[in-house]
Amino acid sequence: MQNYIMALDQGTTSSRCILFDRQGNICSMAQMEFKQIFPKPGWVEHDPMEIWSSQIAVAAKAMGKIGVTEKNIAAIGITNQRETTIVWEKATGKPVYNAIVWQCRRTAEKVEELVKDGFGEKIHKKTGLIPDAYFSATKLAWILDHIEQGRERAKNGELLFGTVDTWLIWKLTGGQAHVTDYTNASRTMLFDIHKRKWDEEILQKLDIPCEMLPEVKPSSGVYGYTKDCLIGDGIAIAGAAGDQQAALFGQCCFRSGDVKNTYGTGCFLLMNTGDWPVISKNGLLTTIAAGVDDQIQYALEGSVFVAGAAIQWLRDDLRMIDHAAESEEYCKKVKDSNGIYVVPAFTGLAAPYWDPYARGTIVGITRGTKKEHLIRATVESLAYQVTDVIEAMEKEAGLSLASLKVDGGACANDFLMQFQADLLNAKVERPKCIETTALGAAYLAGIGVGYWKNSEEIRKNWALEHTFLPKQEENWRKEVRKGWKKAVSCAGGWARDQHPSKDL
Ligand SMILES: Nc1ncnc2c1ncn2[C@@H]1O[C@H](COP(=O)(O)OP(=O)(O)O)[C@@H](O)[C@H]1O
Ligand SMILES: O=P(O)(O)OC[C@H](O)CO
Repeated sequence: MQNYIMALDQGTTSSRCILFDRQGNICSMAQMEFKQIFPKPGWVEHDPMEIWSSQIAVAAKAMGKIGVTEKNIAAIGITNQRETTIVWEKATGKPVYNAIVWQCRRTAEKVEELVKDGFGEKIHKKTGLIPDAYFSATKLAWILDHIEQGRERAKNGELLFGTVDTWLIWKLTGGQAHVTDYTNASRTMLFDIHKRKWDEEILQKLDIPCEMLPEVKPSSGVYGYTKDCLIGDGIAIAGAAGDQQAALFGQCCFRSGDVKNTYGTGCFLLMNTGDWPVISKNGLLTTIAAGVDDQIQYALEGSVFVAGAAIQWLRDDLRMIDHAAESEEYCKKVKDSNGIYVVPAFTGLAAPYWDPYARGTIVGITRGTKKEHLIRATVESLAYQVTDVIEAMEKEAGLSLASLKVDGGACANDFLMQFQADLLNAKVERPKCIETTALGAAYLAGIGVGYWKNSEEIRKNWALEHTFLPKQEENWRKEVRKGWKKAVSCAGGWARDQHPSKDL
């Protein structure tokens, strides 16, 4: 009996596998954190082989926990950290360089050159993206620049490029399928989201050979079958989407105007805009939303680079807490952050500021500042950043948000969710299943093989766990946000002044 859909959720800090049943219940889950590599300030890498080994290990573990085999899995859905760039040899499957992670700032100067050349507007119009080192394009060009005969080998078809979805599908199928989906392609800054094809002009500008690019397909449908694989052969891989688009789908935001925010390593607010690609004037990105057929839907996105990652920083580097969840207890021990603000611009600021040279800043420290205040200000910074993005989204759409659907690891923090509702003066709705990224990937794969009929059938699975209602006055909101904006202005441009040349 094919009772389960397997979701492989390859996130920035961990690989996760969840087995879902027809009602969208989690039947088994396994997760593994993996190594973050920081070769220089502002640079971030992952080992592609560790991405793969951790992902396949958790898949086997999740199956083992409830004693299922490949015969019980109806399909696999993939969802992934987006933009992260991998190049590998077609013949050997060996990566030629570490994966350059979406957070990595090493190509900020290259992007600046493109913009100075007058290419920025063109990129924005074609790809819907604001030119930035965040996206895959300049990361891929950088790899080709830094390996032996990179471009020549790519032209000969010896090297393949992929975002993490492509890499995993290629590995799962034993090298049979070199594909990506529309949502992931739309994050490369190489893809024309209107014509739905790789853009020759941008490829030429960055000297990226088209021979190394994957075929782009809808997010739902069979891409291939597992082969020579630890979890068994012959399982259909039938869905793929970038994690934020998968979460939008998993939250059942199928209609124009539907919004969700995910609190993971970063925060990502997406609004479905239907079949209309709105090009933002307020620092938001236009991106392709996950859909079940070739009929494309678009979304507006506000990306925040550092959210849960700041809580990890408290845990791993400052060693102020043992577990991310412990941050909540500390927040509740004090009545406020005692006037301090933490702006966790560790890798620059994304929406709506787009400042690659901003850096982490703490302001307002006094002799009375305690550990609790610092922890609380760090947790609060997640909500402040999301509020800035929502403000931009409201300006763009000309509406005021009445409620926000949330998900992602850090939305388990009740203090954070209440603070968010207070800052927004809007309801914050947390669903029963906060693993909506994985759920979205499972839905896409399940629909791809007929396990679920359509999106209307899966909508019935969405259930509310808790609503956080705003409790603060307008004056409080004005005051605290004024302080936040001042703190953000202190963080702006810092690395440009400190490191004008190389170490971004
Ligand atoms: N209770 C919590 N309070 C605050 N942050 C949390 C909490 N639980 C998890 N996090 C943060 O959320 C992130 C994990 O969320 P997840 O959605 O799994 O992220 P990703 O998919 O980006 O790896 C981590 O960065 C962690 O620090
Ligand atoms: O790994 P996450 O969940 O923080 O998501 C990363 C995003 O996809 C980056 O664009």
